Amino acid sequence: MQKVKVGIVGGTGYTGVELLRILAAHPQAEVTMITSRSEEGVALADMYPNLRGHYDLRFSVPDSAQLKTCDIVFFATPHGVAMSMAAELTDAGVKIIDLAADFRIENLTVWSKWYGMEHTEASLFDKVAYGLPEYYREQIKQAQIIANPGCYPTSTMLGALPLLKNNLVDVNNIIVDGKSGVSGAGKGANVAMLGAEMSESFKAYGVAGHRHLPEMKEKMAQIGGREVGLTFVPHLVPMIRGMENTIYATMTSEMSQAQLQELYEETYKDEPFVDVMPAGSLPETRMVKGSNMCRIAIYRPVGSSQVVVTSVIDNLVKGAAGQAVQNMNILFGIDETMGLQQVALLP
Ligand SMILES: NC(=O)C1=CN([C@@H]2O[C@H](COP(=O)(O)OP(=O)(O)OC[C@H]3O[C@@H](n4cnc5c(N)ncnc54)[C@H](OP(=O)(O)O)[C@@H]3O)[C@@H](O)[C@H]2O)C=CC1
Ligand SMILES: CC(=O)N[C@@H](CCC(=O)OP(=O)(O)O)C(=O)O
Repeated sequence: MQKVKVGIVGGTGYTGVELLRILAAHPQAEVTMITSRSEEGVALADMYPNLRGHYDLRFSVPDSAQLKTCDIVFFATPHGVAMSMAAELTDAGVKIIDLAADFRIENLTVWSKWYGMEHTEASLFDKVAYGLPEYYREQIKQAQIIANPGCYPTSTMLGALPLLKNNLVDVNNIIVDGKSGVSGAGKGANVAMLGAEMSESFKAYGVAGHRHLPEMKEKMAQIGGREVGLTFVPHLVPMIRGMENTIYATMTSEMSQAQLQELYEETYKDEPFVDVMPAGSLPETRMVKGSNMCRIAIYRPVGSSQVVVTSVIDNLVKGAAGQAVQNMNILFGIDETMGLQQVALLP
């Protein structure tokens, strides 16, 4: 089989370099173009020395004629950029994976409200699939544009959807307590992300409303079949990579801890990137650092009608670049785990 020719728009950010790290070890993919307007002409390895010896490429400015020579283009760019090039590229037969949010939310009135811009490409939505393979695999196989999910939605939905799909909880009041490492804010993040500002400190943000909330609500309703009342509070924790979401809901079923454990194990038994931890254990972010795994635990706290699920991912891998490569593999009929078998870094 010929290698898949890959273009990356926006190669200088954290998700761009993470795509490059993963694709360097992918036997069926070849990165042929990578763009940056600010770093035009700079060799990849000069900017990211971890890539020395892996690529003989330089950043070039985004050029649609050249991008059309690729089989697939990843957009590791701010919101709004993929939308501006998607029609031209898909007309030329190129597949697209957007790591930003341009195609994540189908209700475009909601999208515009949260992203503060008009959506100009409503007509492309019949080519789009939401790139959470564990729940949208069949749609992904048929799609030309993949909306790679946000990091908080990936971890939260993998943790919560078995409860919603099986109608086990009160959907009016689900609470998601999210925590992310600072790389989630991107390389161009502001002074609040400096070591001296965020180290030895811990804070909530986006309490009044975070843009991942409407994404989760729309997809949870699609999969679970009912509107969900969701409170989502993200927190910034002083670590570089990693994300943990703790999900709280009230049971409407009598299922025991052991039955829930069995349900989760059964739900994800064939999923290569979801690990339901053994009963009584808890996942930590370092158990997934650098890997495409999501690890989950489920608990029924003693004497309570609550159920608590904890879910961890690496925000840059299963939360962004790793999931994007997983989606590429599905789109091209490649083994879904190809290039994604990195074991987490410990310690
Ligand atoms: N960091 C994370 O954990 C996650 C990030 N994401 C999303 O992935 C996307 C990329 O994130 P991240 O890697 O952190 O991003 P950065 O903001 O660090 O990098 C953005 C990249 O996009 C390029 N770029 C910016 N504007 C344009 C434009 N108008 N046209 C073409 N290229 C442009 C920049 O290069 P230049 O300006 O030189 O062209 C740069 O290479 C974002 O949408 C982010 O929200 C998704 C999930 C998780
Ligand atoms: C710590 C931090 O700031 N995290 C980012 C979310 C990560 C991300 O980039 O999400 P998108 O894919 O939707 O852009 C935030 O809360 O805005």
